[in-house]
Amino acid sequence: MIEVEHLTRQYGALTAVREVGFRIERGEVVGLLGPNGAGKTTIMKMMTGALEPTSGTVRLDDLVMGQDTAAIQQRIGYLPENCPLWPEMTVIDYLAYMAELRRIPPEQRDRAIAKSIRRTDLAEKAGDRIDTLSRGYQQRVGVAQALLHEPELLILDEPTNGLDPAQIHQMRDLIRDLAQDATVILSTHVLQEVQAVCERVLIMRSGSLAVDEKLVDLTASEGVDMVISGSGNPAAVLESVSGVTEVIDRGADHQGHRYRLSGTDKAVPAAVNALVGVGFSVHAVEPRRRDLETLFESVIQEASHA
Ligand SMILES: Nc1ncnc2c1ncn2[C@@H]1O[C@H](COP(=O)(O)OP(=O)(O)OP(=O)(O)O)[C@@H](O)[C@H]1O
Repeated sequence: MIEVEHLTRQYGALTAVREVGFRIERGEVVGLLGPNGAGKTTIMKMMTGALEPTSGTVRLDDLVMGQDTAAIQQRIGYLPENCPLWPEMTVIDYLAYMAELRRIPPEQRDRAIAKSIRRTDLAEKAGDRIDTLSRGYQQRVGVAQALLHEPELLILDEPTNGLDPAQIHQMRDLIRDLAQDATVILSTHVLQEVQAVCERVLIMRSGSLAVDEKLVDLTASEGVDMVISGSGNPAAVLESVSGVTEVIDRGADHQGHRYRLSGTDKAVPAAVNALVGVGFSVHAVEPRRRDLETLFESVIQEASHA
């Protein structure tokens, strides 16, 4: 649905985004992750037509950014980083102004504004001046303006930046709600954010796309750790169990000896039975999963050693 190919942006001698490509299908919720300066905002600006790429393309279905920019922008809602709001305007006046800028026909504006206010839960603040609102409410006003024209694709640049934990929680609920009928791409450097709302993660490293994977695959099982005590050679017992594909000695701890086991689902109970059957004790069976934090750190470290 939205596809970027060989997207590159230079600022003078600096290549902020280098040859980035990905395709996002309708209905996906995708997290764009990366440390400060990795190129997230630059990509988002190019995806919304706010910034011209040095080279590469952005396509929405069969529309091409640069040729069909206005038509693409009609289908995209964008919350920029530090969304510029008019502090002296009331929420409702600001949304009316944005509806006009968005060229929503006058007869549809009231309905569009009311719907945006309802979806972002801003009704009780609608008559308040923007500069009197808390950061969380101001961020919701930013989201409300992005929703006015009912876009099918929402691009949210750091939607929870600067919010307190309660406001972050509310924003995540709002994003989940919006994702029910729109494709959502959000940038963040908060890993919990991605885990809480996204199905897929793109990790940027120094301007390049380092990882593009579904969250379920990223956090795939890495087997099971078993803590075993008793005399003899538990590794030999484990290796003889049907369905076990790999046994790694992880060393001893205070409870016993730790082995990492890979294999089929049935291999684990079979291994426990086999061990107990020959007199070993099994103190713990702990599923091992790759976690996003470890992956993210290893990606960033590779960058700093590159
Ligand atoms: N207008 C500009 N002129 C020159 N350099 C820029 C400009 N905008 C961004 N950069 C540089 O491009 C690189 C990528 O910046 P970008 O804002 O896209 O990163 P980011 O991943 O969004 O970072 P953050 O998490 O800090 O928002 C950085 O080195 C930044 O300093």
